[in-house]
Amino acid sequence: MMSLIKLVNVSKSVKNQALLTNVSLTVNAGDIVTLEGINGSGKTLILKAILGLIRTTGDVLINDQKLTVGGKFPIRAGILIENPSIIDNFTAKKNLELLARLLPEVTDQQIDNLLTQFELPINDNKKVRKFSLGMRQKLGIAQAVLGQSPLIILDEPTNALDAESIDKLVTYLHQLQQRGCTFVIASHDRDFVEQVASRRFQVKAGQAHEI
Ligand SMILES: Nc1ncnc2c1ncn2[C@@H]1O[C@H](COP(=O)(O)OP(=O)(O)OP(=O)(O)O)[C@@H](O)[C@H]1O
Repeated sequence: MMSLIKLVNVSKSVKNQALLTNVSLTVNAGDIVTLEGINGSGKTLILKAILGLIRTTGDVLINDQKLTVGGKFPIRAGILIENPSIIDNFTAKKNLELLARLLPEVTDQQIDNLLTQFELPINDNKKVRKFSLGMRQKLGIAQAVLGQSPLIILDEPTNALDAESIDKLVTYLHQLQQRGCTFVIASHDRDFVEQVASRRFQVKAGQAHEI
């Protein structure tokens, strides 16, 4: 079977320091793959390698196509990594509308549904700069899932979310999985990972092992 993502012996070092060492993993369509590990273990670097955002040795294959840094990413991907691309001076809705212009067939109704899903303001003029950390995080996740791309990459999605919001997120990600989205999620939130993952990898000192 063809895998959506295949990493073969992906390594990265900076100034003779090994940051990733022979990371090999596959992600199949419909998987919710999680990367667990302590701070600095290499989770974010693996996400960046998957997206072709950093130079590595070894191979990254997306739909069996070899990825090149600077080349076009072969499939559409929704991404939440580090600082989400949020414009502080706009409302949540305006931020999603802007992003929707880049995506095919996203309707106003879908944007409103997402705002409702993440309990973000729909009809008031509250700008993102007045948001709480959790609200900002939810908007970042909403941006990543907007348009239901075939691949969705989330780095620490539960950061700043309360327990109830995390439960709601788990249910929602499973719904998206049913609709055909595939996820790779880095998280050190074990409860969340145990609920959401279909396959789990432990990342330790730049190496990844399935658990
Ligand atoms: N450009 C770089 N140059 C040097 N070291 C880097 C670079 N990028 C990342 N690192 C180092 O690589 C290691 C892995 O970083 P990474 O961001 O992948 O960790 P992480 O597992 O996502 O951690 P966290 O849970 O804190 O987000 C860290 O020690 C980090 O300092």
